[in-house]
Amino acid sequence: MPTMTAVASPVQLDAVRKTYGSGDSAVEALAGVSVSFPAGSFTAVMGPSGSGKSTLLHCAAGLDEPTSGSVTLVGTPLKGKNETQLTELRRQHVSFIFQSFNLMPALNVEQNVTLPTLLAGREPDRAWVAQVIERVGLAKRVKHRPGELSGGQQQRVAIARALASRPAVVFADEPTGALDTTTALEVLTLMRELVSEGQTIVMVTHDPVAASYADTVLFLVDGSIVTQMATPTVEAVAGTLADLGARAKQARGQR
Ligand SMILES: Nc1ncnc2c1ncn2[C@@H]1O[C@H](COP(=O)(O)OP(=O)(O)OP(=O)(O)O)[C@@H](O)[C@H]1O
Repeated sequence: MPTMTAVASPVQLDAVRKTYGSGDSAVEALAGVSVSFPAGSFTAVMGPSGSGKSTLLHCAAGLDEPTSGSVTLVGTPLKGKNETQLTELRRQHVSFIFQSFNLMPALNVEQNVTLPTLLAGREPDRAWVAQVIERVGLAKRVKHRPGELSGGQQQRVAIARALASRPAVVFADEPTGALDTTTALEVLTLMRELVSEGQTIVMVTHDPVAASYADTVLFLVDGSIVTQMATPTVEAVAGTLADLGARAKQARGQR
């Protein structure tokens, strides 16, 4: 199930800074981040609480405007776009998956998957919708409501909903955070397969096991990417996190 948008890197950040507030209360959430997420790659973003992971995701997705630096989404610089233009770009190119699934309880699987398209005022491509529901293994559950599904199945609905618009990139925020270990691994395996089929995924996670499914792990500390790891293993990711934690503790002690 390949993505429709063929660009070398659907998302690129150049020297992105994001400061919240001003004066004494200013917080630098991103301190000059440059990174590109290649098409068909799976990137995990890790780092301590407050290190800027969500801000990175929000800036990359055009949900939040950088204080300086630039974000390019599918070849289009976001700088200078108004809210309507940004909304349209997001609808065309970006989807999200959240820890809490965010499904509508009164709607069945098919209706949940088509809802964003309908809300955008478009007619869903029914054949494609059937294909994505089949792809996530829910063909026999199309008329079920979320309450009749397991947590893993609900997250599969959210994944199908994310794929329905043929996004260039899927941003996932702790997608396995609410799932038990076995179900989490099934969802990660599905995400990995989608990447092999051409989907680009960027995932924020605290879990070294989840991160080990990615091609690359970015480690953020205080708004900067301090290191990257290719072909990560659970042990290597956990080791790097422990090192970064120890360094942060030492730095706090010196202040
Ligand atoms: N809207 C906001 N207003 C003010 N400060 C903010 C805002 N959003 C984030 N911050 C601050 O920016 C920094 C980075 O926050 P961010 O949420 O990106 O971190 P995170 O790594 O995603 O954290 P967590 O793992 O806890 O979700 C933090 O110091 C946070 O308090």
